[in-house]
Amino acid sequence: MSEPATAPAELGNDHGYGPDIDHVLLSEEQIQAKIAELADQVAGDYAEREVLLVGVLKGAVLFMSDFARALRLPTQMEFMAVSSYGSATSSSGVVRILKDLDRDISDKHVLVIEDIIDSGLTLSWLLKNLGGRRPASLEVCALLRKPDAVKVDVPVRYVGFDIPNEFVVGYGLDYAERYRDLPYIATLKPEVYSS
Ligand SMILES: O=P(O)(O)OC[C@H]1O[C@H](OP(=O)(O)OP(=O)(O)O)[C@H](O)[C@@H]1O
Ligand code: HPA
Ligand SMILES: [Mg+2]
Repeated sequence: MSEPATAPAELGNDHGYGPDIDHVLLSEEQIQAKIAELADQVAGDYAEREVLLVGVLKGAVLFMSDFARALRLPTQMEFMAVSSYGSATSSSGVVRILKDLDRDISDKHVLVIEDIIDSGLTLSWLLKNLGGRRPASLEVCALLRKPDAVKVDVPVRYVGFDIPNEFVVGYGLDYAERYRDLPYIATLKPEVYSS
């Protein structure tokens, strides 16, 4: 990467991760502006319906909380925790439920909130699983998508950014459970993966 190694001050606090950051893909400002745009779109589409946001833990936790506040509609929130990456940078292809929803979603208008669609395996599995619970409607809002990595086609109504096929961290996304707390989305220096 030819970009500067340290994040400029306007990108926000690097939480001490600065030396590990290779390249900032999306600044805090870009992310927040996109969330406002997505929220406006969703608010228009769901004006007549009460929406139940289903956040996919842990990656979507920051997006879910900013998105729910930007939506300005009465919403309910549920969370499901699934994991397919562990501490690897490619999907194991095996999706495990670590925490299920706390309640029935039948007859609810469910909007799944995901941080990223990479191979699409997690979401494809999740949509089948949630679809079987007979919601009144089921749509997806994902902040990021990697079009060049998608292995299975998943119907996604709302997408924030299409990004290149590189492993990214920050704004909820981790590598080996680190970097979720960064306010922006970035790539890591190659040596971080070998240490
Ligand atoms: O499209 P895919 O290739 O399936 O990848 C996307 C999923 O992978 C990540 O979750 P992860 O398994 O890392 O769990 P986490 O959110 O707890 O980090 C991410 O948060 C998505 O849920
Ligand atoms: O690029 C990524 N970064 C972090 N977690 C992920 N899970 C799927 N793709 C990614
Ligand atoms: Mg992860």
